[in-house]
This record gives sequence, C-alpha cells and structure tokens, in this order.
Amino acid sequence: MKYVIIIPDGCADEPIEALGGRTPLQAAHLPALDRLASQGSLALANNTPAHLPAGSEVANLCLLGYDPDVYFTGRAPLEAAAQGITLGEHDWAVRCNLVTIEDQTMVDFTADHISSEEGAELLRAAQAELLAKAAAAGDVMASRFEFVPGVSYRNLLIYRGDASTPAPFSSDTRSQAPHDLTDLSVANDFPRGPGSEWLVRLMSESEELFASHPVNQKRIAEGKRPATHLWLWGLGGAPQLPSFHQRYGINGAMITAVDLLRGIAALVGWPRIEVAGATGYLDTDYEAKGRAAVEALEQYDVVCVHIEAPDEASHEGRHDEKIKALQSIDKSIVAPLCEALAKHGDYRILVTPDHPTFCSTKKHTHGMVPLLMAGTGIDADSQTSYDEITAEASGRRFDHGWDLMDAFIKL
Ligand SMILES: O=C(O)[C@@H](CO)OP(=O)(O)O
Repeated sequence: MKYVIIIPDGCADEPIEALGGRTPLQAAHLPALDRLASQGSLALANNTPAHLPAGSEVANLCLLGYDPDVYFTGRAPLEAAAQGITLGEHDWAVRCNLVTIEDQTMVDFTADHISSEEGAELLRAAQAELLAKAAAAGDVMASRFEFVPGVSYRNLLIYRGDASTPAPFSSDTRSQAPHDLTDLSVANDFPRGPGSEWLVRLMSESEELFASHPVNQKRIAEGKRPATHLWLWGLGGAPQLPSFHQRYGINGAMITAVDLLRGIAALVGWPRIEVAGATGYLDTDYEAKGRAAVEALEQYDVVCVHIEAPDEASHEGRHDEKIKALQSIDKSIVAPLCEALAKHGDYRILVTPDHPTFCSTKKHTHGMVPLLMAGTGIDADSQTSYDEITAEASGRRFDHGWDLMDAFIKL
C-alpha cells in the first residue's frame, strides 16, 4: 500500500465577502480535488487543542499522529532538528525572526522576506555585539547563547547549558508568534516568565544595532523594508518523538521548503527530499514538488508533501493569492500524484491543512480543518467537492487530530 499526505498549510478559511460569501477553497477551481472528494470521504479534524498555540508546530505534529500534549516542547526545537542540531538535557532552542517593527507595530514578521545572506550577516553582528562582548566582560550566560542562521527571516538562537548553568527558561516562559501580531501593537507581547529578561534584552538591543547596520541601509536604499529587530519566541527543550516506523510500521519521506516540517521529519525518522525551486512562499515551484513526490512514491511507503504558500497568502491577507496557490496545488501536485498512485495498486491519499489561517485577520486560528481521504478501503460519501462546508456536512469529526493518522493508515 502506498500512502500520500498533502498538507496545504493554513488553507482552511472562513467565508469572505469579496468572494461572494465563499471560502477560498470554495471559490478556487480544483478539479483534481473535486474528483477525489467524489471518490472518497470528507471529515473535520482539530489539530490545535485550545490550550496550545494555534501554530503549525502543534498542528503538524498532531496531523502526523503525535499528541502535542505528550510530544510538543516548542517550535524552535523542531526547527533545530532540521539543521541537525541535537539539543542536550540542559539546552534550549528559541525561534529568532528578523522583523520590521515601526512605532511599536509589527509591520512585517518577515522583514520583507529578507534574504538568507542578509539575515546571516545581521545575526553575525548580533552574536558579536550583543553576546560576545558581554561574554568577554565576564557574563557567563551570554557565552552560552548562539545565533544560528536559517532560511530568510526564520532563524534560531540556541542556549547550550549544563547541570551548573541550565537554561534559564521553563515551560512557564511565554512568548508570542510574530505572524500573529501583523499590524498590531507589540508593546504587550514581549516574552514573559522565567528567563524572558534575556530574550527581551536581545530583542531591545537589536533595535540600535540594526538601525545603523549596512545591510539595512542598503535595503532601505533599494526600497525594501529593513530588519529592525530580532523577535524571539517558540522556545523549548529537546523533544523525544518515537519514529513513524515505530508507530505505524511503515517508512515515509517529507517534501517541504520549511525547517519546521524538515525538523519534524528528521525527528520521526523520515528523510527530507530537497526540491530545487521550493521556496516556502508564493513563488514556490509547484510542478517540481509534484514531480519529486511522484518519484518518491517508487521508494517510500508514505510520501508527505507540505506546501507553505496558502498560509503565506493568508498572512498577507491576499485571498486572490490563496486561491492561486490552491489551484496550483490541485493542478501540479494533487493531479499528478493521483495519476501516479493509480499505477501503484493499493493506495490511500489524505489532503488536509494543519490549521486554519484567516485572510481577514492574517492570523492562524484554533478550530476544525476540512480533510479528504480517498483510496483503497475508503468508501465514498455523498460529497463532490473539498471545502470547509462539505467537510462539516459529512458529519465525521476527529476531535483529537492525532487520531486521524491511525484511521488513515490502519483503517
Ligand atoms: O515560519 C513561520 O514563521 C510561520 C509564518 O511564515 O509559518 P507558519 O505560519 O506555517 O507557522
């Protein structure tokens, strides 16, 4: 049996007036998904328990079958795994965004999609000026923090502790995802709780350091937004996840452009298939991802394709771009995979976003997402299209999203 999981990140939405009261999934032209909906069955799933962040970090763990109350320690440790960083017992990882804040308002959580090279240069400056100097002056804690560049605005800060100098953070340390602050005041959303003084200090000191930095001067001269601050959030200690093979007895592989999903893959024992042209943004190469997924079917039991673009369009409040992303996923990923699966004998396919992201608020939100399962042993229900409304009408629900994988694999 071959299994395919397609995750159009954040694609669930609410009815939008400008779309005649339809959701982007309803408004998009999605012939391959409609065909699958007619052959399979729809349901709703909750991947974001109310007491946890409504983020991709919780939701993707959940949809791959891992109860976040048991396995979730924070977003950054998952992303650290993507970079091959192993966290020890006293180590913590912190997500470090490069952001644009103006007049205390989060104008852009991506610093205008700053390039990885520019980001790395700013992080080198932060390491030298905000940490190395304090460490040289005898600050032991400062010597234990290290900025680790990632992709674009998505970077990390690692704390390496030991029994005598453990990380100053705890599960009571609170932080706020910057993509949920777009256009809002940040004044009351700085980190709080144990160790937060470290994070607040670095975030505040980065303002002066970055203001005069040549990277930003050049960006401004080119008409781009500067990275005005570091924004630190999503911290946690080392996660312990049983492998997917231990849980379900089969092997898988992950196709994604973002470190969060790469990290989850690494932790559950899946290889990551890197695709040239996959960007984690609206300009991603959908066809290349589709081709890579079809090829991967030859080798793996489960092929999981994650596409970040619908979520990014929602964070920008652009329902037109969200529709385009959904149509590209349908044409260049769902359709070729369905065609290829048909040649592989028994198969099952699951299409589901991780969480809803509303174009109206530009934020993730808690709540049910629509999902579609089709293939061997899955009976057709009466729905003929895949969207939030038809999934609700199906009457089937997974109140604990982590139960879905069992149903999908073991059915
Ligand atoms: O990586 C991130 O910082 C966020 C926003 O781009 O991703 P997601 O919305 O999927 O959590």
